[in-house]
Amino acid sequence: MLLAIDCGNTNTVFSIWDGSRFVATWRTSTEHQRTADQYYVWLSTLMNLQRIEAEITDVIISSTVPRVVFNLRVLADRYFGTRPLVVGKPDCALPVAVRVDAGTQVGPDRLVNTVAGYNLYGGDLIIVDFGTATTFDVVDSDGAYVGGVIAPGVNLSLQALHEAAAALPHVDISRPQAVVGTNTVACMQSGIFWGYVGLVREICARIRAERERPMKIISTGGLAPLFQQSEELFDEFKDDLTMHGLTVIHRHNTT
Ligand SMILES: Nc1ncnc2c1ncn2[C@@H]1O[C@H](COP(=O)(O)OP(=O)(O)O)[C@@H](O)[C@H]1O
Ligand SMILES: CC(C)(COP(=O)(O)O)[C@@H](O)C(=O)NCCC(=O)O
Ligand SMILES: [K+]
Repeated sequence: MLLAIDCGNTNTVFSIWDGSRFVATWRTSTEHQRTADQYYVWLSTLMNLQRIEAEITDVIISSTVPRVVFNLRVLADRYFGTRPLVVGKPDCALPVAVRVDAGTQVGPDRLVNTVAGYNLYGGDLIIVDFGTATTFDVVDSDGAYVGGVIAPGVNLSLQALHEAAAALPHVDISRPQAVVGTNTVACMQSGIFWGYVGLVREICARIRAERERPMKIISTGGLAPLFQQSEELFDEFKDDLTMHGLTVIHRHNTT
């Protein structure tokens, strides 16, 4: 079975793929100090608890944090006896082209999202991923990654307000009923939530206008459901888009 690891700047997600479905998914915070042995204790405990008797034969990693890759490689080698595929490395082939300025190190998560999006929905896509950063990945009609947009993440924006202004508290994001807040927390939530709705609408509209064609908009990432519920910003919501892309890339490199 395949162990697919998607490491973002905030969270790292591990999923086990049996060839046709994900049998388990677990999430841990991203910490570059964590060793291979620590990962294995955590992972094997969860597998035992859920009585998952998967023999892991293959590992694929996508990481936006270069420093964690070393320990994840050791995990694959020491505990599963396999050399992992690492997205973005020369020995990991992609089924799509990447057309950006020479020397650009595109985030591997964005390449994986592109592969997943093209596999599921075809070309001409805008993929919006609400992670630590909010990224917009533009997928051409032939599935190529052709660039996009990077905006500060929702929680990052709230955190920045809190850290920069003495009188602003730490606030969790939610959808406010009204735009005009009548207390500090409601004012902050309104600024971020409705500001974000506007940001997503404006950027997608400008991408479509710049490319002069209709494009499907796909959303994914931790906070996508918050915006999916009410605002009709997206054509599709796919929670495990990145994980799906990892299975496609693994298949591309092994068959
Ligand atoms: N279900 C959730 N509800 C609320 N916040 C969430 C949820 N999932 C993730 N988050 C928050 O959303 C942000 C992005 O998370 P995540 O998508 O895991 O980012 P990354 O992929 O960059 O690690 C983080 O601040 C995280 O705490
Ligand atoms: C933009 C990102 C920080 C998003 O990471 P995430 O929010 O998933 O942790 C990541 O894709 C990245 O480091 N990109 C490198 C620059 C680029 O993609 O052009
Ligand atoms: K992201």
